[in-house]
Amino acid sequence: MVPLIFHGTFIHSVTPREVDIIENGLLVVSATGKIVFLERNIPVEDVQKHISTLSSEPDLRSAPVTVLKHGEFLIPGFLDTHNHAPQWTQRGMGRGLLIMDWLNTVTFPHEARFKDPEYARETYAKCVDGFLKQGVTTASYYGSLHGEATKILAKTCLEKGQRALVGKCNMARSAPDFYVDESSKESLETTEDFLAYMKELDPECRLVQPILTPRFAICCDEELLDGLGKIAKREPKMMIQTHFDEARQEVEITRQLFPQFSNEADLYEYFGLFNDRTIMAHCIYPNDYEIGRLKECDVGVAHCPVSNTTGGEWGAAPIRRYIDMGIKVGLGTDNGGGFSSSILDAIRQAVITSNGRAVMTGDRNAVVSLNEAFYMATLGGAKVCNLSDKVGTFAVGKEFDALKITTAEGDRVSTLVEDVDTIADIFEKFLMTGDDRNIASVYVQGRSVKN
Ligand SMILES: O=c1[nH]c(=O)c2nc[nH]c2[nH]1
Repeated sequence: MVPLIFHGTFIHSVTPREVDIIENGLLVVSATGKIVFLERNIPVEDVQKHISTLSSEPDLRSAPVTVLKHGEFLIPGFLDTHNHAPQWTQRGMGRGLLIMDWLNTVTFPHEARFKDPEYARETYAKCVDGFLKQGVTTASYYGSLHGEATKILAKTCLEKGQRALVGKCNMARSAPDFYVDESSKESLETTEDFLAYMKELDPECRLVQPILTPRFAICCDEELLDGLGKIAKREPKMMIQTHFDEARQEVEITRQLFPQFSNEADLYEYFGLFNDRTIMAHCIYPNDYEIGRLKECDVGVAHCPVSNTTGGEWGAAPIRRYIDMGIKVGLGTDNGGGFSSSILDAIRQAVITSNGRAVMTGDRNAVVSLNEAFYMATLGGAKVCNLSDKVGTFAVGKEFDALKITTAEGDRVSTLVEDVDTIADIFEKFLMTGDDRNIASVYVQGRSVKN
């Protein structure tokens, strides 16, 4: 790879509330994809002088400098903390159905098609390209239940350069005969085979890593949850993802299937699947006790405001409370659930849904600001995926996962920018009205990955 040098405006979150706008910044990325220099307030004429001081990187001196114009800026790449890759082509279907009806009539028949590796190869190529194009530099993917297709998904991410967590979906019951693991034993064996494959594909998890993925407790019996918990214990860095308190119907069925647990936090914790490596999707209906456990166990929340508000139940998760308590929160497109594969849509919908919650509860404080939604899409998501030492903000030593945003050129129908606009105005307009046409370049580990 070639080194990258940018001069101009860079915008990232420093805390949930606070966005840092770095103007006249100089950002240098080494050929290995790491940020090696970052300073603000550097006149463009002084760029070469600063570069020449970076003596440990001689190839930098001949690298071209990208000077960002008014209306152009860099932001960290988006993290999609909850995404069902096999649902790429069903997105938008069956909205309004209750969760179990939607799974049985729309999702399971669709995911069953991934038995065919050729279909998986074609669809996953489109899916990964589609997310990269929209600035998703990291995705936490659920695969289908098929081992072969899930390997194809992981390989596709690696080849196309997307940072990803990829899981074989475990589901040995509460699903139709045509789409269910043969048994809990077989589900665990297929998972072990997938993990062995991942160790060869990317041994140090530089770009892709496996994630344990019980679909949700409804689809797993005790043997399966116990087996996955044992793998989690054996592999102390391996991430875990599932759905948590996502719908009233789901909470009720979970109680019936696991009467020994009065809540889902205790259920997953009992099986060793509720800890600082866990990403819990939705988290709409936890009670006070479960919210306390989310915090104490340092579990991450994948907030999916688009799917939460377009399924058969309109759900607004208590995001304000999570943020105020210091619970890790990121955004998910829930690709498949919902109507959108865009994190920009998730940002906007997070704000809208929090307004809805504020009205419904009479608590004006429930509102989530645009800055906070941007934080969830970047640094918050990085914390949820336990990747914040690598990505989520711009800092020397971090890897360069970034988006070059342009609002300055072309005949855009959205993100209308005028000369008088400040960079803060332009950033706000981009977040509220922008789309993939404004995402001019996408970088993962310094590699340009937008086709
Ligand atoms: O939004 C969702 N999408 C799914 O595929 C799923 N499976 C269980 N629970 C789920 N929720």
